[in-house]
Amino acid sequence: FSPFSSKSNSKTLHPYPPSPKLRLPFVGDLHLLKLPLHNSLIRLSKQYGPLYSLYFGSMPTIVASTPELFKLFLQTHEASSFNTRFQTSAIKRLTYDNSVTMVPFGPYWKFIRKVIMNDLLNATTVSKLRPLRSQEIRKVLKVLALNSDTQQPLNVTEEPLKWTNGTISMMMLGESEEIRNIAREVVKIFGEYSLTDFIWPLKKLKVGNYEKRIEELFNRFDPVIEKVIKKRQEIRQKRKEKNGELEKGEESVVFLDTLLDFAEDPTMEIKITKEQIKGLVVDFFSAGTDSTAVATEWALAELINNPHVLKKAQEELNEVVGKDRLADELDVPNLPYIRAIVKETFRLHPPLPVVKRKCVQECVVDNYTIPQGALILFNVWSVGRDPKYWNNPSEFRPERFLENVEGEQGIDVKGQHFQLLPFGSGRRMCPGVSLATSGISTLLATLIQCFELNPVVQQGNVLKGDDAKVSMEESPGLSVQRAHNLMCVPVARAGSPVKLLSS
Ligand code: HEM
Repeated sequence: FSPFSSKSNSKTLHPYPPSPKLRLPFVGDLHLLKLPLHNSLIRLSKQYGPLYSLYFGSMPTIVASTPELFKLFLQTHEASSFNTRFQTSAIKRLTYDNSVTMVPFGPYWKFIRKVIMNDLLNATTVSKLRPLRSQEIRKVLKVLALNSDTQQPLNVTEEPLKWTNGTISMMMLGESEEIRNIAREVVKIFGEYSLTDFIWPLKKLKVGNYEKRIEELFNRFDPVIEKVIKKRQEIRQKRKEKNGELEKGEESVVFLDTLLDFAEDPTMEIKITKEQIKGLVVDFFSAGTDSTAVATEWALAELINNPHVLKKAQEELNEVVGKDRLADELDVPNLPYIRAIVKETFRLHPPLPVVKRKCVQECVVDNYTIPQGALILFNVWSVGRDPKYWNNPSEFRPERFLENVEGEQGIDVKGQHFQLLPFGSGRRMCPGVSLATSGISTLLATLIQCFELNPVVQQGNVLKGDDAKVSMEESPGLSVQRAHNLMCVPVARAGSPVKLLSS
């Protein structure tokens, strides 16, 4: 069993990063790891330093745990060596082998990334679809209002998930009914499968019948997305007959319209196929729904546990928006404290705690050889809580991003500040960063305006005042979700715009 068996020219000059001595056949170093993964990686970095190597089964794996290293991998050497990810077979099948998140750095990725940035998630298109997003936010508020009326406990964990699913669905396809449930199943199996895929030998054994389940899900998903596309084509046909006029009730052109236009356009540099369109639909669901929902739930939990932060947020909203209307996406630029709450949530609870890339060409980083084919893990979670980079890192203190005292002011999540990388960095950084951050800020702003959330413990008791604290335990999955459902009784705030929801 030879460690890092790639034929290296530079390894004589530059060793591989340090690694545990005892490596087991087949499992490699997997016996040293437990979920949540980021915690095990922190433990090992105390022993082997900020850059070390492991074997995940037979896959060489490099772990980086400082902002300086993140910069070397994702800025200095990204273009030559670290511009790709690993493809899992669930993602391969369910994205019709066309996942933008997983395809290698090549002509198709460049083309589809340009479509995403210039035609789908560009400011003008996203802004035109604002009414669709507002509608989805109102749906969440209405559920809370109903429970506030009846004083029944609500599983708040479910609401952000329904919201992100509905929002992505509406923006992408112009409808959400057909696809809603099946899209959630697809996102779920991606999460599950990546776990098995990670534990490399299990993949070979096809543990848990995954391949069969993926095929079964594919066979149910495909007719649904086909039907949605067909329906859209009919709408477009009618629109053409009316010289481009939108149907009554149609807010705007949705992403699927743009993609179908491109499919028919003979002048496009690459002719986008129906399979590629379907792949992109799945990509947006899988990349954009759970991550955004999980971050929103963490923010709500932090607000419950930090009433002084909630109070300041309420004051900001009173001052900027007032009580006579609901906050809107357009208010977000004027709500610095709410935006700081969102950043602080991403610092402590990045939904993807360990960002992954693949080394496509051997490279020397920080005087160590990184072999071709290695999986690279960036422990974003640990850097967000490292006292070397943050003052009082375990405190939830949004003010750190606003006050000019600690060198933390102005740090943002857009991939330029390597101590805060919830959306990654570089060429393959998340293209949904603005959509996600502004969406979370808007939903939080409206929820804070309208409701107080009183947590409910298992026995059904409602907690109030100083006792109103919720557990911040993390679930042992690959994405960092809260371990327990957030059960709360929402209470409508006196004089708040909650009254407008019935209109
Ligand atoms: C809180 C919400 C979100 C988080 C935390 C998040 C995080 C990430 C991260 C860490 C990456 C990998 C970046 C890297 O390798 O440097 C990524 C990639 C990606 N994300 Fe997001 N994301 C979120 C929301 C969204 C949304 C709303 C969309 C789309 C509507 C989206 C679409 C994508 C896509 C397409 C990629 C792959 C980009 C590529 O490979 O070129 N994400 N995201």
